[in-house]
Parts: sequence; C-alpha cells; structure tokens
Amino acid sequence: MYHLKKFNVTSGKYRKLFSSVAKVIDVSTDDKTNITRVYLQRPPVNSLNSHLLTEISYIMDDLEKTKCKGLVLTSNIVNIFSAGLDLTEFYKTDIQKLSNFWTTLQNTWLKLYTATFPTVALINGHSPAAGCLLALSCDYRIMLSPHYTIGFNEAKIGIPAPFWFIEVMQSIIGSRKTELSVLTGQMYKTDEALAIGLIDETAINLTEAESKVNSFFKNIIAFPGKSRSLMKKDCRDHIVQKFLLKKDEERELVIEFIMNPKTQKNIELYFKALQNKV
Ligand SMILES: CCCCCCCCCCC/C=C/C(=O)SCCNC(=O)CCNC(=O)[C@H](O)C(C)(C)COP(=O)(O)OP(=O)(O)OC[C@H]1O[C@@H](n2cnc3c(N)ncnc32)[C@H](O)[C@@H]1OP(=O)(O)O
Repeated sequence: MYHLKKFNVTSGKYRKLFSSVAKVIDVSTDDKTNITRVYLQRPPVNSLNSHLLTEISYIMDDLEKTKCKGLVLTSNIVNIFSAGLDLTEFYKTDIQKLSNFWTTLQNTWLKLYTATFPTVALINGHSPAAGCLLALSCDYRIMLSPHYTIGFNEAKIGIPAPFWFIEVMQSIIGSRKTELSVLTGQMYKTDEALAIGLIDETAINLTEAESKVNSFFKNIIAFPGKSRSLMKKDCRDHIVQKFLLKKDEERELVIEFIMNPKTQKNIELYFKALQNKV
C-alpha cells in the first residue's frame, strides 16, 4: 500500500514527499526546483515485482498531479540499478497472478514512457532486461563507469523481449544495432553503451553524475509552455499507439508463453545458474 505524505521532515535540501510501508522506494523533491528523485531500494537487486511496479505507478500519478518539473530515477542499492523483472513472478505462478503482474508492468511502463515532465535515468549499477527498459524509457541516461552493464539479455533466459521493449531500443539506437543486441542478449559495459548511443553520458562517480543531471535540467527547465512535452509525445506516439492496440492480445500471449512447461524449465535453469555462479 502506498501513501502520499506531504510532510517537511528534512531541514536540508530535499523534503520527503512520499513514504511507503515496505519502503521499496524512497522519494525526495527539491523545494526550489520541484525536481523529484526516485530511489529504487528493493533488496537484494531491485527486481521489479508487482509491489515495486505498483509503487512506481502511484508515484508517476502523483508527480503528474503535483506538476513535477523533472524526475531522476536511480537506485539506493549498491551496484544495481535494477535486475529487471522479478523472475519469481514468472516461476510456478498461476494465470490470474501472471495476468495481474503483466497488466501492472504494462500500465507502469506507459506512465513512465509518457510522462509529461522530463525524466532522467541515473544508472548507478547493473541494468539488465526490464531494468534497461526503465532507463531507456526516460528522456536522458547518465551511467556510472566503468564496470556496470546494461542491455536486453532476455535471449539468454529463453524468453523473448516484448515488441515494445524492442521498439523503445530501436527508437534510441536504430534497427540494426537493436537487432544485433537483442538476438545476442548482449550486455554492454558503460563505455560500450555510450558508443552505441544506448546511454547519453557517462560519469566516473556520483558527484559527476549529479552535476550532469543538473546540467541536463538547467538547459531545459526554463523552456516556456508545453512545447517540449508535446514534441516528446510526437516522438513516442507511434510506439504508444501500437502498444495500446496490442496490449490485451500481448497479455494473453505472455500468459501462454510463460505458463508453457518448457519456459518454466528455462526459468528454473536460469535461476539455478544465477544461484550457482562463482
Ligand atoms: C510469442 C511471444 C510473446 C511474448 C512473450 C514475452 C514473455 C515475457 C517477456 C519478459 C521479459 C523479461 C524481462 C526481464 O526483465 S527478465 C529478468 C532479467 N534479469 C536478469 O536476467 C538479471 C539476473 N540477475 C543478474 O544478472 C545479477 O543478479 C545482477 C547482475 C543483477 C546482480 O548480481 P549480484 O552478484 O550482485 O547478485 P546475485 O546474482 O547474487 O543476486 C542476488 C539474489 O537476487 C536474485 N536475483 C537476481 N536477479 C533476479 C531477478 N531478475 N529476479 C529474481 N531474483 C533475482 C539472485 O537469484 C540472488 O538470489 P539468492 O540470494 O537467493 O541466490
């Protein structure tokens, strides 16, 4: 359950706006700029389960209502931005739970991708699969170097990345690079991600990353009117419209695919490999 609390508990730069019972997210807003930082903090690896996705979804609703001037999406977990979807949502589940989970993912992604305010992903850790999607769905990406990785690794698990994951990546790095990337399940190191345009800037530490985040917002915050958000909508609308058209059909395909015993076996093997890695 998510609660919006508008209380001024901090005397410093940021005021706390939100709190959630399980605290899988921490949120703070800069009083002067009205830019909000959202910290994912679901141990151990910020994997996206129904609860975390629902929390993100509520926050997106609240930020739209409170006329937020900008969002920075980042992580409070050391070395991890997000490990992508929580694979336990797929494993030994039932149709109703899976259906609810997928709908939550779809709706939450749509809110992030169509946010009317500027969004920045400060990628301060590994970011596979849906973790990568979260970052790609923001307007700008700054990633810490050198040893983190980002990309769509779904092929390695034996589950296809959905068409909208792929189309979001295509819109950023182009069709050929996306095809190469998803078909090989490639995870890119920070500098490689920069070279193919998957991220916009690198930073050697958090201080440099924050300074780059501030420069990004400084450039655009004074833009008058709604022209920026109108153009963002135009740039993304072809993906959004296709997504809306196929959303329900996709959910059924996902259920069929995930519930298939062969897929269940692949997920089981992947889990075992994760747990047994040296
Ligand atoms: C016709 C077709 C129709 C379409 C069909 C579509 C079907 C659905 C499409 C779904 C698309 C999927 C998107 C996804 O996001 S799937 C998730 C992909 N994510 C991963 O593969 C990440 C795996 N994890 C890692 O690589 C590492 O854990 C990581 C680099 C993130 C961190 O490494 P680190 O060494 O720090 O930590 P550990 O590996 O030891 O992990 C700690 C514990 O966390 C567990 N873990 C890790 N990742 C996940 C996860 N994604 N879900 C659940 N649990 C996860 C890991 O097992 C460890 O657990 P234990 O402590 O119990 O061992």
